[in-house]
Parts: sequence; structure tokens; C-alpha cells
Amino acid sequence: CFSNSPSALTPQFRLCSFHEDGFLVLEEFFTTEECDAMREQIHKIIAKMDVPPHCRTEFSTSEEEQLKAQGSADYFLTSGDKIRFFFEKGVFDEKGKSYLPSAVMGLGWMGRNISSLLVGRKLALEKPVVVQSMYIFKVQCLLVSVRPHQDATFLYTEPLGRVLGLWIALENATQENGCLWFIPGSHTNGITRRMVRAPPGTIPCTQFVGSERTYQDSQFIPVPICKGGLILIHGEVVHKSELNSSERSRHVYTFHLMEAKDTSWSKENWLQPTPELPFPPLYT
Ligand SMILES: O=C(O)CCC(=O)C(=O)O
Ligand SMILES: [Fe+2]
Repeated sequence: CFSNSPSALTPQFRLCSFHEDGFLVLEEFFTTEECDAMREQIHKIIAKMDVPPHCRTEFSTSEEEQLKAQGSADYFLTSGDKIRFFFEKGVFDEKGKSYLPSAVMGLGWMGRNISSLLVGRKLALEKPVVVQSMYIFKVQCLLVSVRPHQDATFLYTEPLGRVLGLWIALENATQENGCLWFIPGSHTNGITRRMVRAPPGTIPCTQFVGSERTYQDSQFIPVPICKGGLILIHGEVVHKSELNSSERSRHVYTFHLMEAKDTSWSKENWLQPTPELPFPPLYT
């Protein structure tokens, strides 16, 4: 649906542009049926959603609210090997009845399919593991944006350069409904901010070390993409999404891989694998 689709380019050229820009758009990577299957899957999960009331609150400084917040903190910090639901402010009415979550996080449940394997092989990943996956609804008229960030801020590895995001458009993503924006080439300057676990019992449960660089709006380019398209996101490329001011939702399924060969996953990351569920390998 958008002109000058990079699909027309040769695979070699496209990989070249991933290394240069820090992101790559692959139109028509998944079929409409595959996208719809992912959407159906999420609706089955939502239908069985059960979020404990104490995990539905916002962090607060009042003592009573802090006790509740400890529940939410645990809910967040222990989400690594489970499917967990996260909400925007104010989506619960006074009876605690829930609406659609803003995001569902969970590990590996839709991450392993044949198309993803192809990407891993193409990029010559030797031991890719799935560290995180997220279904983002970005519903219509959602006045919340995703601020400029680098994924390595949240998913830190040594050395850097081992994290790759796969962002799948399950609906058309346009400037109106909050497509991704990137600063091309911004993946080569390292990171200046990390989100780490705070000492146990501390509220909030995570804290930032360092600060994000300042970016100008003019540095970003919008990257609209049709349903079924895939965007590869280098772990250090700066990206964001604006609010969805339109009447159309923007569902995406996004997950992050780590090349586990010769890489150490930071013990300070908020997200930790568990003995029961270590990060699942992409290739079996
Ligand atoms: O979809 C969005 O708005 C943000 C997603 C994102 O930052 C990511 O997948 O790394
Ligand atoms: Fe991101």
C-alpha cells in the first residue's frame, strides 16, 4: 500500500541498509492469514485474562498505595517467564472492570515461526534466543506515545550489538495511527542510559542509570508499513512512536532476540530468565 517498497530490492542490498541505518523494512513478510492468526491468538489470551486487583494500580507515594504498588512491582519483575498484562492510566472503572490492555508481554508464545527463523538465518545469527515478546494494541485515539529510546537501555548485553527487535505490523501502521519513527544510523554511538533493577523492596522497582541523549524531531523519519510487514530493529537504534490520534488501531507483535553466542545478559536487567524457563532458542 505504500510506494517504493524495499521488497523490490535485492536481499544483499537490504541487509546492507540494515547495517547502515540500524533498521530494515521488509514489506509483505507475513501473510494476512498469519497476521489474523496472531490476532485471534491474542484475543483468546485476553478472554482468559485475570489480573489481580492489586496489580491494576498506578505507582503512588502514599503508604497504602505503595503496598499495592509492591504487588504491581512483583507482577512486573516476575513477568519474564509468564504472560502478563499492562494497562494505560485510567483504563479501569471504579469497580476494577478491565478494558483492553495496552500491551501483553510473554515469552515465546508466538515468537517461533518459520518466517522468524528465516530472518535469524539470513542475519547469520548462530544462537539466537527470544528474550521478550509483546503484543501492543495501540488502540484508536490513544494519547500516549512511546518516547525515543534504544532497546539496549532495557535489554543490556555485553558486548552491545547483540539484541535485535522483530516488529510485525498486524494492521497497517501509518503516521496517523502511530507508526514507528527512527533516527537512521543512530545505532553506532553506544547507549547513555540503562534501566536496572532497584534493590529488593524499593519502589519503584527499577531505576535509570544515566540519561537519554536529547534528540531533535527533525532527526527522525517515519516508517509506515502495511499489515504483514516486518521491521528489524537494531538494539541500539533510536526509535519512537507517536500517539494514535486516528480512528484506527495499530496492533503489532514485537519480540526481541539476543545472539547468545559469546554474549552475557546483564544480571542488572529488569528482565531475567528463570530456571524453569530460560530464554528459549529460536532454532530448535
Ligand atoms: O510499537 C511501538 O510503539 C514501540 C515498539 C518498540 O519500541 C519496540 O518494539 O522495540
Ligand atoms: Fe523499542
